[in-house]
Amino acid sequence: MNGRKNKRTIYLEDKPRQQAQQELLEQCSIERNVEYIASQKAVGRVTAFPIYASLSMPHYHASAMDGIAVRADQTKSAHEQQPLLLKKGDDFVFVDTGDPIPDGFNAVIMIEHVNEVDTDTMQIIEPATPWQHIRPVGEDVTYGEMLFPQDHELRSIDLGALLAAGIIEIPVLKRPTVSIIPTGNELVYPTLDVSPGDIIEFNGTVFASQVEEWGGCAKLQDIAVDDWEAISESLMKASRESDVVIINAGSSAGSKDYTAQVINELGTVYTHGVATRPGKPVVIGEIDSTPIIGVPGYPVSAYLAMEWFVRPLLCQYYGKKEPKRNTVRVKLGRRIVSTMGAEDFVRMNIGYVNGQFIANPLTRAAGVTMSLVRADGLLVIPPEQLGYEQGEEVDVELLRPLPEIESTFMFSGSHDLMIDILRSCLRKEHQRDLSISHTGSMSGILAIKNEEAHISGVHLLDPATGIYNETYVKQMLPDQDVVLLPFLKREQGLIVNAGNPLGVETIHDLTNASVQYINRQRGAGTRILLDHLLKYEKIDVEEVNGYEREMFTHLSVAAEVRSDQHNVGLGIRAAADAMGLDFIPVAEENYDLLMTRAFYESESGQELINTIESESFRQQVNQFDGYRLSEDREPRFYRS
Ligand SMILES: Nc1nc2c(c(=O)[nH]1)N[C@H]1C(S)=C(S)[C@@H](COP(=O)(O)OP(=O)(O)OC[C@H]3O[C@@H](n4cnc5c(N)ncnc54)[C@H](O)[C@@H]3O)O[C@H]1N2
Ligand code: MOO
Repeated sequence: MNGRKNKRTIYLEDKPRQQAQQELLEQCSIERNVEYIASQKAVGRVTAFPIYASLSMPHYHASAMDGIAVRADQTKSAHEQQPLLLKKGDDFVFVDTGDPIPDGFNAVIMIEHVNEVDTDTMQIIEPATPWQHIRPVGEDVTYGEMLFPQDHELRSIDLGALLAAGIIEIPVLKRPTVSIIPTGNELVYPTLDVSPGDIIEFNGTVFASQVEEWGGCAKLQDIAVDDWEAISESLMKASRESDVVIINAGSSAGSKDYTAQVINELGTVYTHGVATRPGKPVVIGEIDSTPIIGVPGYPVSAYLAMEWFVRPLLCQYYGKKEPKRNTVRVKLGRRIVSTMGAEDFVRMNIGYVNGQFIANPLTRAAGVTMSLVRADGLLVIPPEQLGYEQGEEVDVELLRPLPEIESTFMFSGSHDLMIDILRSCLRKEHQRDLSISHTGSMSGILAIKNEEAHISGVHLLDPATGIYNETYVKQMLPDQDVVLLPFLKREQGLIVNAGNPLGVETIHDLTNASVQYINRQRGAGTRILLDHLLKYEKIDVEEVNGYEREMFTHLSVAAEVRSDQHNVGLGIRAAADAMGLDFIPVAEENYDLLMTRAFYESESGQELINTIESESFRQQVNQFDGYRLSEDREPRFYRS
């Protein structure tokens, strides 16, 4: 056995996902088990058998109104010109809504249609029809009637019907036990105390929540180390104790990826590798009729694989169709390429700009959890499709409700921490979200030009004039009616490690051999500022170590600086502060907001302006060093 233990399994299949799913459902199923629970606690549970009423509702003839109970045939002569007098006890009885109708009476007249002559005498001017305003026995539910078929998922209103119909306890399907085994020597339980190489175990919690949402009872097991015996022991134990077992990671081609081999040794492997990107290294098998699903390690792949192979098992158990997401037709802002022969799942950012849904792909890296957190939709590209062109229209599965997407402002432009603050203020003041793409100032201007964003944030210095933004806006948007709204003044400077261990003082120090510079991406205002400063100081970019190393945000530059004593970056003071780093100011710059005039003047545009002008936003901006709101906030209009 030893020889096999360290062998790599590199030949993964590319089985179509639907085939793998169909085979799984044909080969495996969860045995149906029934339990009786209190009806009061049954919301979300699924009936195991048809449920029949034990009582009628109402179970007596009940008055439907406040008024008087009468005998209908005694009231026939009542007329406006010939009012009829009724005597209490003989001719009528007072009843309130819900009261039983006394024997011998068969109609109710509403109190407002009755004239009181004295306490014992009432006058009516219209006859009553038999059974008017009476809820007969069983009006709602009749004894013996089927309330719910089997496999019905109980909702809140259903519990009312159950209790009224005398069902105190109800047979429901037991929630299948789903064990989750995280594997990997590098995994640690959630903590702040991490060393390089440690990976916080969080997939298990995501899976457990998914399982609970789908009606399973999740059992998150201890982390299993990458060791044949440990994994096989954990798998055997879990397969005896549960209805389904999920084993996470160790499914790919790494030297310690044993999952498939262990399942094969203990039972049968049906599938190893599906034709999806991400999510390929899935393992599907069984041990003693317990389905075992080996889910890839990367969080995005893992989340999707759970939906593809664990949810169907639970749906099958509950006799339920798999839920389908709603879709929306969007125009693609960028070209998207896809692998031939494999289904691609692309997380998308969707915006509603100028009456049209426009979508752009988020990162494709399956290790980036936030790409799924931030995604508004999922573009599923079929295996035979090589991708789509920019501007093409496609259907995207929705991960957020459409009205929420419709009301979200799209921001694309330079990264700034105050944009996050603006987002949270917009949420609070106008229940509106702001979707933020850190694309840099130049791309931000292009996004306004291409109607892909409502708002852009720009800080672009024109070296010739020393003026910010205006030159670029005029040049890049010559025929558009746009507004540049002065927004922030902020300090830019060199971000160095705490205590400035390299003794950096000026931009010239970037040429020191001990300095490793962390740059920003092309088109970013900070990059343009650096280039300008270098040129002004007559420093060649070749002399700056690390010039080609690009990061996309101030915070990621700061995080890089913190990771190594030799690293230095250029960025805003707030980013240095946020990471406990030192800051050497080099410039104060204008960070302005750009939008179309139509948006600026629209009702929703005014919500943005109100938020910027709000006391709460100003207070929050003032809490950050190195920032102030521009004193002059008069909008500048540009038109062709
Ligand atoms: N040479 C190849 N390398 C890789 C391939 C391949 O085909 N050839 N496939 C890549 C793909 S695609 C994926 S997905 C991953 C899957 O690898 P494993 O399932 O073997 O998982 P690990 O390598 O153990 O972990 C990968 C990665 O996933 C994260 N992770 C794992 N467990 C957890 C957890 N419980 N909580 C949170 N995060 C977890 C973590 O970032 C791991 O580093 O392999 C590629 N490599
Ligand atoms: O297949 Mo992996 O699951 O692409 O990320």
